[in-house]
Amino acid sequence: MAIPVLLVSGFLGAGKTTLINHLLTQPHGRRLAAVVNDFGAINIDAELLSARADGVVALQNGCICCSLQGDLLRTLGLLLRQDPVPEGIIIETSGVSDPAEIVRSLMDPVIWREAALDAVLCLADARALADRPALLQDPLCQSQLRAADIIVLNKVDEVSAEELAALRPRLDAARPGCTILEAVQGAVPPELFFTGDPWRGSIPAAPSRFSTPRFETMSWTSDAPLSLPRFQAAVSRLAPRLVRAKGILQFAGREGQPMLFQMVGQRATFSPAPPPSPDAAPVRLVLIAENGRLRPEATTALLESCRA
Ligand SMILES: Nc1nc2c(ncn2[C@@H]2O[C@H](COP(=O)(O)OP(=O)(O)OP(=O)(O)O)[C@@H](O)[C@H]2O)c(=O)[nH]1
Repeated sequence: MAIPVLLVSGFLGAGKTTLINHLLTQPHGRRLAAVVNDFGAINIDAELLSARADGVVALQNGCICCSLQGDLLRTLGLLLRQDPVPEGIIIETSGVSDPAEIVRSLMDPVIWREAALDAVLCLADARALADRPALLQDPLCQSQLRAADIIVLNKVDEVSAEELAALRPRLDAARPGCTILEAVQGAVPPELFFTGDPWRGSIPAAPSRFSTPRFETMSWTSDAPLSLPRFQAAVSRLAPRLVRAKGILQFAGREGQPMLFQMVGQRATFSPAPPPSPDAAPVRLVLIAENGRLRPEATTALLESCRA
């Protein structure tokens, strides 16, 4: 299955490197690889690093890091040849680049088969936006926001509650409908990204629900295949309330061709998935939303109506 790629863009100095450090060092147990602009800024204790000959640096937790070597595709090739292969790749775009170009190159079908774009994050600096409202009119900031599936409003420790309350509608107007996460020191919940290979059991076998202080999650399974048009309609209804969805699906008329479904913000993708293990339900879906937005009973009823 393709390795999920997280693209991290954002305004200059908004906290991209800080967020990547956070994701690399959380105890999520995943072997992540990061491609960063400024290697020196990866502020990980020296004793946790061990240099390797090919310009890739390994952390003791199995994550690796490298700076852009030649072009992005060549660097991705280098990461894909690592042994073991990373389970997720984070790419930092420079604060002065338009992520749309990188998104376009990642959409190349040959790349997609091996490294599939999972989500585009855009970091916005809450302090800078409160001080300089005109930043949102800057063409580069606008293109970074337009490409985003999730906006991380970082440095909220530097603004007052009133300033924060005023910022959210402005970001919402700049990128309507986009999920906005508030963060300090780029501390976004790793469970929103690289949610894992469903075949490793991260999707429970039975419907269940759990909550963290900020997010609630529910899972849903079905023994029957789904109707593709009904599922697509259900997803468009659910999308505004979800931050993340992921699952293995089977559609009527295409039995035996399981699909991996991924949604981050408003980006939804399908790709072929390996055959399920015989003891797993053929349809398994996990939904993540900010607390209070999931409405599990109504959501379950909507999903049940998708059965073919
Ligand atoms: N107060 C505060 N400072 C932060 C926060 N997040 C990051 N910083 C600081 O902001 C500065 C810039 O952070 P970086 O992570 O280097 O930002 P960047 O987006 O990678 O920067 P460029 O690559 O130069 O565009 C650093 O000094 C960080 O320590 C935060 O939430 N609050």
